[in-house]
Amino acid sequence: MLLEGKTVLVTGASAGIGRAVAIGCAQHGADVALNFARDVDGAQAAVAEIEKLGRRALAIQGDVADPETATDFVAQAADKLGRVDVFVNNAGICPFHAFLDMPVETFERTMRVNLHGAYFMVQAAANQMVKQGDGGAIIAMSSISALVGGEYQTHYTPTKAGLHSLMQSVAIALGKHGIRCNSLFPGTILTDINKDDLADAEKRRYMEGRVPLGRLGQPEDLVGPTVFLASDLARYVTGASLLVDGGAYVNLQ
Ligand SMILES: NC(=O)C1=CN([C@@H]2O[C@H](COP(=O)(O)OP(=O)(O)OC[C@H]3O[C@@H](n4cnc5c(N)ncnc54)[C@H](OP(=O)(O)O)[C@@H]3O)[C@@H](O)[C@H]2O)C=CC1
Ligand SMILES: C[C@H](O)[C@@H]1OC(=O)[C@H](O)[C@@H]1O
Repeated sequence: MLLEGKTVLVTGASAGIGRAVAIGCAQHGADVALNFARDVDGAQAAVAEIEKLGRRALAIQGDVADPETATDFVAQAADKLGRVDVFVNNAGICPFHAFLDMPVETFERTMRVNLHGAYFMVQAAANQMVKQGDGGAIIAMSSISALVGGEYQTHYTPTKAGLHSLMQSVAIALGKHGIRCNSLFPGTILTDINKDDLADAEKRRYMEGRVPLGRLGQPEDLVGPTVFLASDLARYVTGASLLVDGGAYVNLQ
């Protein structure tokens, strides 16, 4: 069990990638604390699945855009599960919208959830790890969108590039504490975040056609890469990023 004895915190874990990663970490031996914003049933169902695996789990509600959610989440997780070994910053939104008439509130909300929220969460988790004194691992769910643009994602792609940049800087700031910080770059993964966008059959076929491995991703495709970066197998990996995109990024023509 690669994560035996470790406590993992995951934000945005009531659905999609966060939920799959939370359950996947438990399958590899971890106890897990889950943050979520609205979906109480989804969060409770994930907790139940983790408990069925014989691991401890805890769901704590809070909007990551509020800096107090970060200190509350980390404090409650440390109090109830004992410590924080791994922090996965996953919560994110992508309300697709054109650039020229982007509503100010859509732009600001996307920044606050995806980037500001990550900053305060990572800071709170890192402070707890420093207090514990024996290192840790921080993983940001960035995106292939940190490297490439999207016509209806002009507010979103900068948050993903920003997340990757944050991991690079905190890898330096936290290296002396033995805390490793890395980014995952998922490609297109089938979740609620893109359900409407991919409801257009022609667009979905086009997106599938861009993937050398021949399919769009599933949330569970992120489990292995997350567990690897969280585990001691990655003990000399920090400031790095890993594409999990079926090869889409390199497929120019
Ligand atoms: N799907 C994809 O193709 C890709 C996704 N990503 C990234 O992966 C991450 C997860 O996305 P994905 O699983 O697809 O999305 P989903 O929409 O399926 O899940 C999003 C999760 O984030 C939670 N969440 C949303 N807003 C907040 C908030 N303000 N505070 C706390 N939790 C919140 C949701 O909880 P609730 O419903 O309870 O509010 C939900 O659990 C995102 O950061 C996304 O940018 C990166 C690359 C590709
Ligand atoms: C939500 C999109 O389908 C998804 O989000 C990302 O970060 C990927 O680049 C895809 O565009």
